[in-house]
Amino acid sequence: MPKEQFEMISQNQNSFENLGTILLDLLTRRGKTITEELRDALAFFMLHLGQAEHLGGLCAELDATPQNKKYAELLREAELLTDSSNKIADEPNNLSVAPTPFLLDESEPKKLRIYSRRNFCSESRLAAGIHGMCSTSASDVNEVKEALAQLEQTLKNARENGDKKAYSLNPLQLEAAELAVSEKFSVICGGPGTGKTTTVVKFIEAFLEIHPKGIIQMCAPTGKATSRLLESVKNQADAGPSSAPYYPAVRKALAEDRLTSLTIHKLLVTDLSNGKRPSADNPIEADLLIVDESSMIDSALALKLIRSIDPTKTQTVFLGDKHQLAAVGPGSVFADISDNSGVLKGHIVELKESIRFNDKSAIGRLAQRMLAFEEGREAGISDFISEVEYTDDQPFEGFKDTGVFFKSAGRNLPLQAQKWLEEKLDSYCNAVENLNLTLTLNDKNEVDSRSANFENLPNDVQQALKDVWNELSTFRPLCAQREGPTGVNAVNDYCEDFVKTAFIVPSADDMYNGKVIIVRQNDSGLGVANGDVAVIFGLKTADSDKPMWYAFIGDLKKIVPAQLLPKYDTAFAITIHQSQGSGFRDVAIFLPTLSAGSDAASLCTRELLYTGITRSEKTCQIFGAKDALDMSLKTVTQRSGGLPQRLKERFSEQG
Ligand SMILES: Nc1ncnc2c1ncn2[C@@H]1O[C@H](COP(=O)(O)OP(=O)(O)OP(=O)(O)O)[C@@H](O)[C@H]1O
Repeated sequence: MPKEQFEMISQNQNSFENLGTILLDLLTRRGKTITEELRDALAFFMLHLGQAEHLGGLCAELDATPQNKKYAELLREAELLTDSSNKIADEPNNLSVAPTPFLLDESEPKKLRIYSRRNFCSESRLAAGIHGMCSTSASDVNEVKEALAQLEQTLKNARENGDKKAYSLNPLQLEAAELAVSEKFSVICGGPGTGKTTTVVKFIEAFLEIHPKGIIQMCAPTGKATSRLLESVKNQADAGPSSAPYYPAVRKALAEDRLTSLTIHKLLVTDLSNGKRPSADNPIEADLLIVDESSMIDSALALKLIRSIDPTKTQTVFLGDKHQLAAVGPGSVFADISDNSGVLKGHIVELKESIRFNDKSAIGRLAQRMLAFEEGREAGISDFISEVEYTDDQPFEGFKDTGVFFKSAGRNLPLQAQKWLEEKLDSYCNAVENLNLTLTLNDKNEVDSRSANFENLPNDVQQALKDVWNELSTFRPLCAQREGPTGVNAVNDYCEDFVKTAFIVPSADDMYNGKVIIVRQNDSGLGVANGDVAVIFGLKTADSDKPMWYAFIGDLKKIVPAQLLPKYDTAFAITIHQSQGSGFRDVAIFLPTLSAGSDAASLCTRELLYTGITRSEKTCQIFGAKDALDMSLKTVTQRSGGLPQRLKERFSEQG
């Protein structure tokens, strides 16, 4: 292997390097001759596998050059590698198939894909699970379609009679709803505000009209996304006059707890009615399963979820935006299953028109132009950027809906970024001011004795907390990086200083009213999960001036004594990765700071930028250097994997 390539790849330290050494040791102990070439071949594949793992891929994807093929052959001769076969996926412990640690997939011309056995098996099982769901027909299709048509007619009539909140689906939404009615496995993808939830609510209403006792399970990868989905469904279901609501069946199911929303993790560990956890033998008990924010699901979680679905019983709809960041864990499942050019074509509808961000909204135009850029049509992204750019030669007259400040970060945050933060933190501090809470001793005892239940707090305290939460939900600085002058740590330090100064809190104090935190660990006993955001507040009693500190998790309407919290970080600002699944009225994006020796360039990707921009519900400002924005617009990352290929094999083998 060329020396430079070896050095380039070996910068990524990972588990595969150790594995290579272990395997050589094993071969020696088995009495095999280890040639220099075999050593080279093993090092080469381990380093490529390690690099793929580092980038979230499932396999090493290489050109089928004579040299690479020769290396693969050497591994095959050493019984470290076999050709891939779906039989292995069905029977991973089948001893008639040599249990080699690696598998070679040569099914695509000019490509070699090397997998660890585990990754190949899970990819194949995922394909088998999806194929199983696609091969089962939905029941009562015509009846549900008829109910959907009737609902559409009711809404059309109501609109004609002057109810502006009543609207019928646009043609693509209708196509998506009808797809969900007709298939056991369907994928509805679309950008922010394209009507994914609206489409699904109408489908659920029609489904429940025909199956009045139906159980609808909604789920999403994070707590925030789960509560946002439930909130959105509840809001939409509220439409219509109280005497004749438009979504009576959805309302009834919500009231009877037959329409609930859980994180996927929770769903998979919550006991079923038979006391067992969901699995292939004890599938999830739902007639409809709605999976939101699917782009955040990594391949291991997707496999667990899909294996726990009984396709003969449950109809599943995956919702998501394929242009967003892929999951933190490996794989690009949603991008693969929403690929319209593959075998799942008939199971996918892409909603293209954003209703929330029409062409008049700058964010909508920016997001659309970014996507057009992706399709190879430049579509004026540079013109658009220059339209919203703030230049030094124009007097600053306040923030527009969308704006770009090009300033290379020095040691401090750019001045305009400080200005934006100050504006937002000022309003936030006004709400925090009311958190100076003193309880009567009785109230305090009540709170303590009922394990710190939000509902047990006096009404004025509950209200003060809700107000702070609402204010916090209106804005969020989102950073690409953790470190550096515009990283999440620096922005948090700035915000923390601001709030502490406003309330004259000694800088050494860790706890203070209005501190924002993000939980970094699950704690099932406390009922908090990694990613939950909370506001810290102190409760004093008349007999003591020293407050007891609590964390208020607004999304869950829950309070937790701060001393019981698992690991957490300050979170006035969060990373763009952490913001997935959330939405805020005003967003500021801090681009990566490109500097020598940092790996910030790897964060300059279009998915990251697009995910940040689309967290915004109304306004979005971008701070950073022009080269970081240019690089982000031009760089699309692709994870290595072969799920489309595995699906193709399944569908061609079994129809
Ligand atoms: N066909 C339509 N006609 C009019 N308004 C619509 C239509 N479809 C959706 N809307 C409205 O557009 C807004 C966005 O819809 P919705 O929340 O369903 O989109 P979404 O794709 O689920 O958004 P998100 O990306 O935030 O999850 C809502 O206010 C909804 O009421």
